[in-house]
Amino acid sequence: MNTSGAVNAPRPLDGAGDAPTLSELEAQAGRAQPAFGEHAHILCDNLVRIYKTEGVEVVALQGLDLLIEKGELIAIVGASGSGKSTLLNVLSGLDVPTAGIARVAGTDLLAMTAKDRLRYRREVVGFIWQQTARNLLPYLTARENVRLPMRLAGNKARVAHADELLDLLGVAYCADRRPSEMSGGEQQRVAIAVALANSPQVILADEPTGELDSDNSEQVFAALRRANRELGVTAVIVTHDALVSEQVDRTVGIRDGRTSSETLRRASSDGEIIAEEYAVLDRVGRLQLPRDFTSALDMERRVRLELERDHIGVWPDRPKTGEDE
Ligand SMILES: Nc1ncnc2c1ncn2[C@@H]1O[C@H](COP(=O)(O)OP(=O)(O)OP(=O)(O)O)[C@@H](O)[C@H]1O
Repeated sequence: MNTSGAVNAPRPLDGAGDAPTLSELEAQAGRAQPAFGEHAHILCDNLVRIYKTEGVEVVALQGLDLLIEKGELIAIVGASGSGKSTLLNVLSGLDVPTAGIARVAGTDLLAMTAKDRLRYRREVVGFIWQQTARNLLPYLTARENVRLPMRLAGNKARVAHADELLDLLGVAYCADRRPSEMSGGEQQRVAIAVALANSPQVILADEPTGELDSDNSEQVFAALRRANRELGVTAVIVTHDALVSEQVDRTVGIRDGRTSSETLRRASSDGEIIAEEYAVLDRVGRLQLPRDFTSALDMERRVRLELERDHIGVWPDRPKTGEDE
């Protein structure tokens, strides 16, 4: 009970003289809270992409949230049709989302002019596609392929820089060969050099090992990892390849156009890699439970929740039994 009779009277601050004035309090309240993902290198906030074909709407991304830090190397996995390529097309500036926020290295992808888009695609991001033929021009050598984007961006197409990149990716010996004179894995490693030609901040790869055998896949993934570690470039790889998804620090699972799970890998004190899977909680508290968990317990329309001291219990919708305790 307040016995002072001075209800809501400003309270003097300990040893600080006067209490804050109304205008100070207003200024404090108005001070911007850090926005969602303000410091992320890649930010997707409630991203929506709806395709309309012949009157039919397909919602490929339905409010996807994703934050990626500068210098991260992450894999994106998900069933066919879950929205992985749609997401990569948005991040690469090839496609424009229907709604939401998409920002890469400070560039707002929904507010770009045609000129901004061209500059963004030439200088901020580099991409590697699954089809080796889509990455390289067949009548140019590896070195010429790497120098081409430098020329197109108006940069100096230095032979030495092209050769350094080919060397970093372990394909210096292919510099004078045309794509038809290289294996699929060599072509993909040259494609990474092409993607890195203008020193982008981010590289995006859509199934870069999809057409390769396991030896070549391993070499291509090692090259991507080297680019990430040595050049500090943020790398996002869409993949079905367990060899890739099980070796990155973070794997993001997409289901029905939303991020649904994340697997984080870290080394234990004895050097063993420990992988832990997490469900993703979105900004309004929605949680997607893995389908194999819900079907194992016949969870369908609703579940019973109980808040415990350090966790939340989730039970099927049926009367409580002693076993639930
Ligand atoms: N241009 C388009 N027009 C209409 N629908 C599209 C288009 N592109 C993709 N879709 C639809 O959007 C959804 C997501 O497709 P997307 O290609 O992003 O999936 P994905 O996860 O990359 O699949 P996959 O692993 O098979 O490549 C699918 O239902 C797909 O049919």
